[in-house]
Amino acid sequence: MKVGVIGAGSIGSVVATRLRAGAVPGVRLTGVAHSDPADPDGVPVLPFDELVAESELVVECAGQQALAALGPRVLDAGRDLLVVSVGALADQHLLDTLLAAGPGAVHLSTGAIGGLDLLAAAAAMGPLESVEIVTTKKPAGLVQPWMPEEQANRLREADAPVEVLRAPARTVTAAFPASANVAASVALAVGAWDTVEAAVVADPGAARTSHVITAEGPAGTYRFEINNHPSPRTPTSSRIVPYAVLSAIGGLANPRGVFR
Ligand SMILES: NC(=O)C1=CN([C@@H]2O[C@H](COP(=O)(O)OP(=O)(O)OC[C@H]3O[C@@H](n4cnc5c(N)ncnc54)[C@H](OP(=O)(O)O)[C@@H]3O)[C@@H](O)[C@H]2O)C=CC1
Ligand SMILES: O=C([O-])CC(=O)C(=O)O
Repeated sequence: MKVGVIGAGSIGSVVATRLRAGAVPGVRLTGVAHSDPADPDGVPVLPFDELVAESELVVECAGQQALAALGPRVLDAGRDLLVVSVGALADQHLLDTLLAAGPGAVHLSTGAIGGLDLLAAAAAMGPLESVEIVTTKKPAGLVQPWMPEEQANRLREADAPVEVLRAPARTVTAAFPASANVAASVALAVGAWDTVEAAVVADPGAARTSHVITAEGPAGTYRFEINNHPSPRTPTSSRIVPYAVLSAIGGLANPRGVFR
């Protein structure tokens, strides 16, 4: 399978270099599309249209805005798309556009979290009564352009954990586009945006990024606690994410004997 990558930041550069090294059997890297024309780590850089033309699967690792702008073009060209910036799909219009686009198919990366398969199964049995995801990260990466200066300063100077926002998943994932895609992943897994409450906590003592997911419904009660090391390059992203992407690519390229 020929795979192209959009974005060569903390996630895309690892995905591309691992694919180039032959880490996933049956997969060949076509190249990366990114804004800097210099080759990142010796990986070939291709203009977006050429990348799409040469790839069977295109992996978005470039952020929510890039997904909104480029995702429909990948699918309309008949290529499959693996989405990392899942939070962009909180925009119902974009979600509908991507699902209606084609002939390419949309796949979602599990990214920084797990348990989505079990949550989807639990929701299939009957509507969940409550679902919550609490994300805790270091404060620096959580400062957002929409924050009043006073709030941004409070975050920068925090010497104890502060809950920055607690709201429906759709609101939280849009408010933290580089930090709370996972809230959207949980909402998409359970198929109920309004049931999922999300919170973002800034903790100056958080050496690792944590995501605690709890859910309750007719199938049972669930609690997943994930403590990821942050990426040294882009600390808002967990270091595991490119490996989740590689695992998904492996499952698409070699679809036998993989969990679904
Ligand atoms: N689902 C999940 O669990 C997770 C999802 N994410 C998502 O993944 C995204 C990427 O994360 P990460 O790699 O750490 O971020 P980085 O900021 O390290 O890298 C993003 C890269 O994408 C590039 N880029 C932006 N727009 C385009 C475009 N239109 N075409 C090509 N390249 C583009 C940027 O280039 P430049 O800097 O020049 O603009 C940058 O190099 C995050 O923004 C977030 O939305 C992240 C973590 C977990
Ligand atoms: O990488 C993480 O831990 C989560 C993240 O940034 C996101 O969901 O956007």
